[in-house]
Amino acid sequence: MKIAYLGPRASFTDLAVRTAFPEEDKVPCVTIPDCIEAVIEEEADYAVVPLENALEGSVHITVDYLFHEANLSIVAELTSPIQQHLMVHPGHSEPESKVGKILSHSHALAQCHKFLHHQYRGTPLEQTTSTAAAAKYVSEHPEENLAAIGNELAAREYGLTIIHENIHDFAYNHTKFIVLHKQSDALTISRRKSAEKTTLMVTLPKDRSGALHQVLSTFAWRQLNLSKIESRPLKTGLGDYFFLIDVAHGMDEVLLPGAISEMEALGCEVKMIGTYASYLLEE
Ligand SMILES: O=C(O)C(=O)Cc1ccccc1
Repeated sequence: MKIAYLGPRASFTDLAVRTAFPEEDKVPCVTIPDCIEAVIEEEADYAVVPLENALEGSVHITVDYLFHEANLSIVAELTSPIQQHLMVHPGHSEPESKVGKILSHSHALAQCHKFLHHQYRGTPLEQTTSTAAAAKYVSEHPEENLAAIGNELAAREYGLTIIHENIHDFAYNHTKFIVLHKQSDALTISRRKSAEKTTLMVTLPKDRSGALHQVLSTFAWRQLNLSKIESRPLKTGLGDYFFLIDVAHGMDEVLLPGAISEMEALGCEVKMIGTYASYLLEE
């Protein structure tokens, strides 16, 4: 089985994929949409992409692509600890060498915001498609005085020297990655399973007072716990949103189908994104 992931080698997504799928064929992709399209085009069976970080929140491109562009299901969720380090080309690792620009994925830059503000105020920051892409670029451009933010494996993979370890602003830094597939059957992975959950995307009927309250009631009176609710723009006009809802239950015969039918009877559009297990990938 082939797994498309947000690459190149040694991205955080790659670390999660190596731990969850040690034996499988892996296909690095440059962007999150590339990973998703690799599954749609059947160049890969599964895609693994980041969905949410504990410090920086949702990865909007993943959420939006799932709603607007792709008809794929979430079949598993992987949660990994994240440690960010600042790394440079070994030719620039002396303390007197001044970093001219810092490159990384937007979420990694955000996770290290306080560190960058205090230690590298004024140094230009540049977003890359992943932390590993930043490390690779730095290794290939020794003539520019660059630094990358990424993980330890990226430093090793691209021959960089870590000059500051653990620069993320809060100690608890975890990212959730999702495994996407054409079919909706949950995927079993031989790692520690933490919970069963179901993800829905709900669009409310237009201009109906109390519609969100009614949607929440369909879960409340069935005692279905929600672990996340977030709105994203529908992209049809300002003030138009859809809701991403995580229910802390797997699919059953009665409660979840009942809640979904009730929301539909209220005039909501309900997109079932998946019912799956969440796995913890420890260090
Ligand atoms: O850029 C990476 O390495 C990724 O896999 C995405 C990401 C970025 C920052 C934290 C976790 C995942």
